[in-house]
Amino acid sequence: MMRFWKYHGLGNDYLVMPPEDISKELTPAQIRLICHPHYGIGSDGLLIGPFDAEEQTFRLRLFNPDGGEFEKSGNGLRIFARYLWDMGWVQNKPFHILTPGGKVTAQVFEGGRRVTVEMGQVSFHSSRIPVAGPPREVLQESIEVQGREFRFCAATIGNPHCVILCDDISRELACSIGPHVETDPRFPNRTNVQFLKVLDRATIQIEIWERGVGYTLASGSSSSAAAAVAHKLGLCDSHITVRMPGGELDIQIDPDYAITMTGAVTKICEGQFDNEAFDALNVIDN
Ligand SMILES: N[C@H](CCC[C@H](N)C(=O)O)C(=O)O
Repeated sequence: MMRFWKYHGLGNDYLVMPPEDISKELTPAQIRLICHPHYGIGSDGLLIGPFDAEEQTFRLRLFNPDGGEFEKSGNGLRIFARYLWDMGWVQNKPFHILTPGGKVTAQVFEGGRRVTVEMGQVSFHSSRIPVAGPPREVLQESIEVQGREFRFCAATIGNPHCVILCDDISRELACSIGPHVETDPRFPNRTNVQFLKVLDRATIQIEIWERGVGYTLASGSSSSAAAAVAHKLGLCDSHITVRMPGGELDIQIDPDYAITMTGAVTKICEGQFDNEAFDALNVIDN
C-alpha cells in the first residue's frame, strides 16, 4: 500500500509519498495515473521523499503529471517542508532540502500554514536554462506564436521558465499560447511559461502554463522567475508581491538574484492509494 499526503499551495496541489512505501520505481504511466483526476488521486505533481535525512538535509524527487521527473518547484518545496514538519522531521528552525535543481533552505511558520524557502539564484543565461543559440542572457527576445509576436525573457531557478510580457493576461491566453511556447525548439528541455503583467513597482500579476502539467492556479518557481525578470528589466523594485489566480506569493530578490519566497500551504487529506487503481493504466494511456 502506498500512503499519500495531499496539500496545496494557493491551489497548486501536490501529493507526497514516502519512498519506503514504493517497492519498485514507479513508471511514468503509473505516475500519470496517480495524478489523474478521475482514474487516480488527482494532482499537479508528485513529490517522493525524503530519501536521505542527514543533518537536517532532506533529499526530494519531483514528478510532473505527464510522468516526467523535473528539477524544482516552489509550491512543491513549501509543501514538502510542511510535510516534514507534520511528520516531526523538522521543527521551527531552518533546514535544507536537496532537489535535482539545487539545495534550498526552508523554514516553517504559523503552525505549518506558512513557509519561507530560500530558492537559490536566478540566471538568465542561455547555457544554464537552457535556450538554443549563441551564449547570452535571454532578455527581450521575440517569439512568434500563431501569427502573434510576443517579447520574452528566459530564466532558470533550477527549472526553466519563459516569461512573456503582456498588457493583458488571461487563462485563455495562457492555454492558447502556453503549449506552443512549452514545446518550442528553442527550449531543448521544454519550458514553463508565464504571462506577466506589471501592476506597479511592487506588484506583478501572472498567468501560468506549466511544462508537463498545463494550466495551474499558482507556481512558486514561476513567481520567482517572473519577479526576477520584472526586477532585471527595471520595472519593479526588489520586494514583489506576485498575484496569481490561486493567491499571492511574497518574493524578495537579493542583489545577486537569490530569491526568498514566502507563502501559504494547506493540507487537504491523507490516505492510501490502492493498487487496484492501476487496472485503468491501459485506459488512460490510450
Ligand atoms: N508548480 C511548481 C512548478 C512546477 C514546474 C514543473 N512543471 C516543471 O516542469 O518545471 C512551482 O510552484 O514552482
